[in-house]
Amino acid sequence: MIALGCDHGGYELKQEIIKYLEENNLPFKDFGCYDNSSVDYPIYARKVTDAITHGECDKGILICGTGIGISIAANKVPGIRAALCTDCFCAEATRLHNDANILCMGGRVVGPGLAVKITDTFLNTPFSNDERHIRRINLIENRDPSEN
Ligand SMILES: O=C[C@H](O)[C@H](O)[C@H](O)COP(=O)(O)O
Repeated sequence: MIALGCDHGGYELKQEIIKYLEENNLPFKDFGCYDNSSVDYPIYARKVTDAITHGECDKGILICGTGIGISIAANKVPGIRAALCTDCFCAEATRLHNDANILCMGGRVVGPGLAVKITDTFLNTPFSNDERHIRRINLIENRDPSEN
């Protein structure tokens, strides 16, 4: 299950991502916002990070104007690795190397065509399970670096 969240700056792009998820029969839960009235992005970041840390969803997509504020907010939460991506190379690399569990994008930065490609790449790239990447993720999460 994919958790979606945005602020007013990401609302239009989120609608494009919803269209892509529906067309591909990918299950999602939309945590808002639900129109383009001005709202505060940390609130929506928290709704999505809660859904992931509580086990309701396994991945998330967060969109604000730039993708920056909402990724900063999400990355405050232990266990969340939110990656701001503006291209498919980074979307692939952050899954392979960082096992990122949230994709962040900027609704005022990337167009809908590119955003859908980035989303598709992010959702379809598995974590590499490479020992060096596991060690580094453990260091981020304050776990024993040799833990599996
Ligand atoms: O990093 C923050 C996001 O890009 C917000 O979407 C942005 O700050 C919202 O700006 P405004 O309130 O001027 O629409």
